[in-house]
Amino acid sequence: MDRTHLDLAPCGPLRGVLRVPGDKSVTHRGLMLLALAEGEGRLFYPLKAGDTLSTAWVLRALGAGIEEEGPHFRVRGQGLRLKEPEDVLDCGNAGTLMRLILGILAGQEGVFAVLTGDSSLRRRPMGRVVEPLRAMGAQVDGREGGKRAPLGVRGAPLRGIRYTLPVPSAQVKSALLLAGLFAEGVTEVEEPVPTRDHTERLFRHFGLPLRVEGNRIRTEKASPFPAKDLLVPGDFSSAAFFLVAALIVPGSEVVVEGVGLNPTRTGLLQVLLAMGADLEWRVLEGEDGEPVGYVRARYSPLKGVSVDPGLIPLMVDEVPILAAAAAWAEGETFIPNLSELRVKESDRVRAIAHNLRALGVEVEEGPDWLRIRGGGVRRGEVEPFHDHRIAMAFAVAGLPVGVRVHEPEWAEISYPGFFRDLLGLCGGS
Ligand SMILES: O=C(O)C1=C[C@@H](OP(=O)(O)O)[C@@H](O)[C@H](O)C1
Ligand SMILES: C=C(OP(=O)(O)O)C(=O)O
Repeated sequence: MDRTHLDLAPCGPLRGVLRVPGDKSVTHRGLMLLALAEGEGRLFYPLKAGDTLSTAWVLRALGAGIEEEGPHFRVRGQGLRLKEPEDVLDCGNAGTLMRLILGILAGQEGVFAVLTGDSSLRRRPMGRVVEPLRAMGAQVDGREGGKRAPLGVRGAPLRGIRYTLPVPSAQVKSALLLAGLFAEGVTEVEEPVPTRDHTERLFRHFGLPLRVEGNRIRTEKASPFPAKDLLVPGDFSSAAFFLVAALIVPGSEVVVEGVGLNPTRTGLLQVLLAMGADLEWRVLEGEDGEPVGYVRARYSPLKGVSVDPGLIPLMVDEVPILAAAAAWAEGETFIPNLSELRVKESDRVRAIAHNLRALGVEVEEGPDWLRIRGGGVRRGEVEPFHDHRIAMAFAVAGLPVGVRVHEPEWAEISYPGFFRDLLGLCGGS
């Protein structure tokens, strides 16, 4: 079959005000918690894209009623008790879905389910959730002894554990906290470095048991809880592409409104500021537990920096777009602490290095670091490696000079309409 591609002409100054689609992490979690609640609740402005539509599909197969209401979802919960699915549950490309739903299914006593996904998801490490869930009493098996999907799970009585995360992962933390809602006793997760805290904020929103003391997060067995409407903020990870596009195309000024500014997600802003970016942002409201506001970005000559390794977990999905900014900066940018990027939808360290080279940028790739020699890119062809963030980041990297993006449809995993929105700003008034 012929591969698709999209040719983007050099983009004039980006100008305008934009809202990006709903936050992917909050949409996954909002759907799951509403499916476990009693009664009906609405999820306002959720993300409707490949990954989160997989979540809606899986939850329907587990008995939840999920209907579209214009841009929103109306969810009828099952009250902590999900139904046994009739068929295999296809998690598509979504790591967050597979890991979090495993935590929920582990505690559904007697319910049997099989989880699978696309070839990318079947390669990704699942032992990181399966092992601690087994320590709680979960009955899970799968390929390579449960390290990879397909995974089979039969819900069993669970008991709380204390667990220190060996890798910084909000997905592992969340899977254990969700399992903790079904476990006897206390479940405690300790995270050596902070990761996104949407699950904790949503537990509070729904009145679920939660205690946070420093870097220890505790929950315990939940009683049935009522559904409650939830507003999903714009996804900062999607906004990041437009912010960097504005920073690298001369004459640009872009404002992204209604975007989530949870500090566990916005590490990229700190790095871009250190690179000399003209950025301004403000939290205007805290909607249902998540800070929401605007970010303004103006074209700025950027300079290379050495990125603080501690910031990486707070910008784990923004490293590809940071690499695009680094390619346009003067001097060298060093990005450390990238081992987790090797196990995302693609090996993102490799994918970044490949695409930078394809655009004529000098780059050195270490086991868990990248060194990027900036100075601008030349016209070339970029390859998404079946990875939405790579497709969008390298479309932006090539924007000032024009670029061919192969298989641009990968963007639809987290941002349907990305290219329409991007081109809408190019040369806008
Ligand atoms: O919890 C989440 O919603 C996510 C956590 C991160 O993954 P890890 O937990 O593997 O770091 C991130 O990369 C992913 O896009 C979404
Ligand atoms: C890593 C990502 O998602 P997931 O792990 O849910 O596939 C991402 O969206 O960049």
